[in-house]
Amino acid sequence: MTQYHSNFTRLTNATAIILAKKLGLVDADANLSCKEIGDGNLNYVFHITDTATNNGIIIKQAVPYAKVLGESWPLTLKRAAIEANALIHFRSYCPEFVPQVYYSDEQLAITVMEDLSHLKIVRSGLIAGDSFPLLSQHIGEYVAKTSFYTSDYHLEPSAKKEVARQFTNPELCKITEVFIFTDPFFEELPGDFEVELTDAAKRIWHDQDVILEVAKLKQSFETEQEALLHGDLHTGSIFASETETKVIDPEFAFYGPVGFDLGQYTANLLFQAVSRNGAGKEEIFTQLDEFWRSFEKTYSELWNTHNKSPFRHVTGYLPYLLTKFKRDAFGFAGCELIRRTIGLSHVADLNVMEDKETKIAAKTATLKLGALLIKKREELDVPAVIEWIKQQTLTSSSPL
Ligand SMILES: Nc1ncnc2c1ncn2[C@@H]1O[C@H](COP(=O)(O)OP(=O)(O)O)[C@@H](O)[C@H]1O
Ligand SMILES: CSC[C@H]1O[C@H](OP(=O)(O)O)[C@H](O)[C@@H]1O
Repeated sequence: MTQYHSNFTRLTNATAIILAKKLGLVDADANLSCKEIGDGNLNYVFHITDTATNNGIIIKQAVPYAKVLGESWPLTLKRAAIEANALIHFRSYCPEFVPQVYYSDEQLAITVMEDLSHLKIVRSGLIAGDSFPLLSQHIGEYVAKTSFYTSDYHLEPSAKKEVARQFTNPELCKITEVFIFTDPFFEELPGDFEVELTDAAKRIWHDQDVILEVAKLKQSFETEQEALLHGDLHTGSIFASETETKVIDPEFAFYGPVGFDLGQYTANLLFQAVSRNGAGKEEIFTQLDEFWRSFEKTYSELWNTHNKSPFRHVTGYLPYLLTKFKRDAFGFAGCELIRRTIGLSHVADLNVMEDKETKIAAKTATLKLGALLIKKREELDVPAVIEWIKQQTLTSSSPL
């Protein structure tokens, strides 16, 4: 075992089992197996299973650096406590969409939680062609509930500021500021893309309208404190089946602009919309439509029934906010599309495409769509985005 801090010890499969027994979370006499299944960029995830019953628990452990970057990028262990607290917070507002936390320990940087192995990670499921008919309706409800109940419209403003203080998360926010809002927009900063995308990347770096709008979006991310966000709401952070949806991995949680969560989810659906053909594409368009409908419907219902602001009845206030959320979301979605295409952290949706020409066409489309969403976020709506993708498919020399 490697020792990093006086009270921090990295778990192994064997010590994870000992810990689970010591905590009384598994039967002390059970025959247990343990496997490290972490496939994310930052942490280790131990799956402990009772071999007789197949019942399991998950122990997630942070290490004092970003797993994918190595010890050259030291990273606070506090992210584990932020994640555990965020799961508990979000579950208090929508238990149907958030796993249960059984135990957490800030020193060991662990969160012990409900095993969701009966569900599938949505990104892998969508790539495999699985269908999740309730997914976007559920995620729309999840974002509406978490963003409304943690805002000044529901919490007493000084109580909200206290929650915001608990979720101050500068090191994880810095990852987003660098990886999403900075590096992908400057030629001289780190990036990763196919040589065939060089011209498309240059068009972004040299487009001063894009760069100015990204500066505004980054400022919004850094300064607005509208609600407690998940902070990394991509399809790899969601488990689902045909009937159930659970959101995991909120270690990037912080008080920020609501449009950020909306935009991350939107962009990650758009990767699928761009990379699919025919009926598969239409399925994603339906998901996009359902997501936005569900978010706006649920948020409006909460506004009308649970709003404590003295301004809640002012005509035009709710439509003003919904328009702002959409505008911000489209801008943030544009940044996510671009960073996952030419930045350091890619998505499998595009990278698994086997035919090189088709892959480059798809990636060129995500770059163009990203720039469009950033620059035209005021005037675009979901049908216009869908129409743009359809037109792109018609005019592109290779199918997208
Ligand atoms: N509650 C859970 N139940 C089952 N598997 C899980 C659970 N949480 C995480 N995992 C598995 O571990 C992987 C990585 O978890 P994640 O929280 O995304 O880690 P990271 O913070 O490193 O991104 C997930 O893709 C999933 O396969
Ligand atoms: C070096 S971190 C890059 C990237 O990874 C995070 O995702 P995840 O924790 O789900 O693997 C996050 O999106 C960061 O921007």
